[in-house]
Amino acid sequence: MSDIIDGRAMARALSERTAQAVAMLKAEGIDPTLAVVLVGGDPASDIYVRRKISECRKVGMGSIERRMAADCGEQALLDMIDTLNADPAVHGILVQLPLPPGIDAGRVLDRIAPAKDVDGFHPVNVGRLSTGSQGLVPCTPLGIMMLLDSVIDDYRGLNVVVIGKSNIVGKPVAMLLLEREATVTVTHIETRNLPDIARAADVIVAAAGAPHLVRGYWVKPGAVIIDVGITRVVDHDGASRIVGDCATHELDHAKAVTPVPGGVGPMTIACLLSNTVLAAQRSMA
Ligand SMILES: Nc1nc(=O)c2c([nH]1)NC[C@@H]1CN(c3ccc(C(=O)N[C@@H](CCC(=O)O)C(=O)O)cc3)C=[N+]21
Ligand SMILES: [Mg+2]
Repeated sequence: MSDIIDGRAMARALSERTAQAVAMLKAEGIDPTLAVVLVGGDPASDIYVRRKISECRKVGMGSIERRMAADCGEQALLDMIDTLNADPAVHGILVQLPLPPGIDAGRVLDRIAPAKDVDGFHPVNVGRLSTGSQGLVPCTPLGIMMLLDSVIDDYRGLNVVVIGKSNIVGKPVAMLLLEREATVTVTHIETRNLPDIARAADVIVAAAGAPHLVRGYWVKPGAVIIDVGITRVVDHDGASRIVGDCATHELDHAKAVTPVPGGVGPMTIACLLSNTVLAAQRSMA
């Protein structure tokens, strides 16, 4: 039976450390604050944004919610970001993705001050990550590394297969793993013989957004599996649930797996809070 890596427990532990750091900053007169910007009324985004705000509250962190209509126009959004950039009471800024059609996400993310870019999506932070220098690291990849660190102490020479080449997960997690001197293979929709490539992996990070893509026969005995997928499906009885990218019930021969829900997702939010504390700490220096 493989170990289940408990993302909820690890996120709770991280958030306790964040709460302590928040208290210390407050004692020094800084009230760490996250601004969350939501454009349009996508119900899934709405739920995520609420969850982020409520997690801020739990660690004693301030939050500002800015909602804009889907048709607000790109310029209004850029102006809003300029205001948040200039506000010394705001330490972190997150613009919830996806943005409605007609708004260029690249231009919006470019506008966020790199020091407040707690998602780590600004080109300056992407560049810093790829050169191994101090920036803000995207939350999901950061959370994945913490989950992996609970079962792996030396990455040197390990074969890691990352499934999915997104800017949000695949590419940045590959950078973090390279920094630890793993041998990293990033695969994508055009990759040939993916099951064979996966079978050579000591670690698989599945971030394709394809339910149950990774089957038991893709996985070598003793491999560690990180499941980043969160696809919402509706059951026969009409109930909605989320499923990951891995056929977890076929992975008893793995060393350890992350569950969905309760794995990577909670760590993503906990890392958002810890990034905001980091941004606030650096703003003092
Ligand atoms: N600018 C931006 N930054 C993001 O980090 C960002 C974003 N936009 N847009 C959407 C995605 C998605 N994302 C998740 C975060 C937490 C869970 C999470 O906590 N999931 C729980 C519960 C999931 C559920 O039940 O719906 C779990 O996996 O256990 C999921 C997904 C952050 N994203
Ligand atoms: Mg989210």
